Amino acid sequence: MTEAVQYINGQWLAGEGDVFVSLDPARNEEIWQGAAASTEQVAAAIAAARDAAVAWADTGVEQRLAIAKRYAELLTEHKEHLARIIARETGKPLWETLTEAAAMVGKVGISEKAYFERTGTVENPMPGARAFVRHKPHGVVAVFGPYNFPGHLPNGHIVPALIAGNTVVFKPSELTPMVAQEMVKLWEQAGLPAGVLNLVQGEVDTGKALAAHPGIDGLFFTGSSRTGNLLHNQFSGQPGKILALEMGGNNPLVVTQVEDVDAAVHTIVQSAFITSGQRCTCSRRLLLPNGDAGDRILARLLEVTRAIKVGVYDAEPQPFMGAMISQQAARSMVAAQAHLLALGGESLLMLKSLQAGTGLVSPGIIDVTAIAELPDEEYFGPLLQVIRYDELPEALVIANNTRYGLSAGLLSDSADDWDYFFRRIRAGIVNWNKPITGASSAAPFGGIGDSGNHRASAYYAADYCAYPVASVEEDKVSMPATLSPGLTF
Ligand SMILES: NC(=O)C1=CN([C@@H]2O[C@H](COP(=O)(O)OP(=O)(O)OC[C@H]3O[C@@H](n4cnc5c(N)ncnc54)[C@H](O)[C@@H]3O)[C@@H](O)[C@H]2O)C=CC1
Ligand SMILES: O=C(O)CCC(=O)N[C@@H](CCC(=O)O)C(=O)O
Repeated sequence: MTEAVQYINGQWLAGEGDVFVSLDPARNEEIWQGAAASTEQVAAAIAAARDAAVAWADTGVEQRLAIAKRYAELLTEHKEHLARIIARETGKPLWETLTEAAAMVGKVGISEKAYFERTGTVENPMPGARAFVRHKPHGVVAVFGPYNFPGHLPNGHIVPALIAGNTVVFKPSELTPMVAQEMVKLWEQAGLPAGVLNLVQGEVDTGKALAAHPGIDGLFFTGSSRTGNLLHNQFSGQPGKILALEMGGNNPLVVTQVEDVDAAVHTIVQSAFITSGQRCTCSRRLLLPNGDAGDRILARLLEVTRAIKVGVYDAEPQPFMGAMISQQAARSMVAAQAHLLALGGESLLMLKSLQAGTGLVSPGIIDVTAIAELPDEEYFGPLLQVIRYDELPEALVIANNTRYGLSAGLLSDSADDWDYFFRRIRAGIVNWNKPITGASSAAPFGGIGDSGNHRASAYYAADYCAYPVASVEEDKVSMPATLSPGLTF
């Protein structure tokens, strides 16, 4: 008998599929085991969500919000516990996972505000009648989460979806099942009725079964561009289904002239190496000017990056970078670096695997200026590519030379440079003299190109959680003051 890791129609059940495990990537220890949901269990979760959908939509937003607020209280009560579970399962240091747990709490208040502001009810003046714009939930939505923020990012779809009156079937990353389970338990404790939120755990096959099921009305996805593109293809020819894709980026950070070198380097480090480079918003490409100013920044960046503390999530004092999500992820970064070196890159600081069997790696910096055909890939880890340039217009061409368009930044003391940069750069998050990671939940969050499908999340998640309904209303049917030509009464 395996553990009850599936939550379907208010019941915790053992999966009927293959057993899979979750590892602590810093210690290479198994910390969770469970069996995947079978195709039949995925169908049962969708059926449960369908059965619960009408009653949940009818419940009224105030009552739905009361449950969401109770969930936020429970999250606050269990913040330390949740932060520890996120840290164990992802390898992220505790200081950082505490901020993830806090963002999850904050999501409820922000989603409430966004619900009323973006999808509330509006009455417009109209002679002889009343005109309304109201919003309705889609019905049953599937939510897919990534491993890098296993609480905060699926939470960013689930909270607004539930507030808007949808019911949900949640498929977390197979690398972070324990976080998902803890999160759903808190919703259960908060008093969510059976069937309103269902959890189906498993690997890719579980995801495929959920995404392909005709019973879902929409799918909200945060994950890789590869999977997002597959889903986009799968949803083609189904215009009636809402698909929100939040995907990766190959994000540029451009430096022009800055007086405070340390401040610039700190902003670069926060942009490139936080979460061991495993944020979709992380800077992958650093564009530095040729000449002394660029050389000074690079020298200091190498010095500071060499000294970054990497370690186990609960080490004291705390490391800046924890382990990557897995040994395989660490290996893939070593391989990415080798590939760029083979193409003609010059290593300035080697990214190295620090302990066999774990996801612990040191940050790397590689000069890729000499690579004529630089791969437009998201290397999802702590490897920063440096590109040297002469003039700002050239930097903009390089920065925009990507199929993605998630985040981008400029470090510069010049307002004119910022003005030029902002007008030319193509991305959904564009910052000046601030890290390009750490986006606010109170703003829209999404990218263009292969970073998404124009369904921004965070504050604008409210938009994809409900559809607008326009109504013209009068208490009794009445004759118009004038008749159309050709009509006789
Ligand atoms: N734009 C954004 O808001 C964010 C984007 N990301 C991106 O997510 C990626 C890292 O997350 P991962 O967990 O590796 O993403 P992933 O794409 O491998 O997995 C995401 C989810 O999709 C499921 N899945 C995978 N293949 C599937 C298939 N063929 N059919 C149905 N479901 C499938 C997985 O089981 C998981 O639940 C990075 O590329 C990162 O840039 C991460 C965080 C935020
Ligand atoms: O979704 C939100 O509430 C805001 C977006 C957000 O939190 N972004 C984070 C993490 C996204 C990632 O995984 O990279 C960020 O910008 O650092």
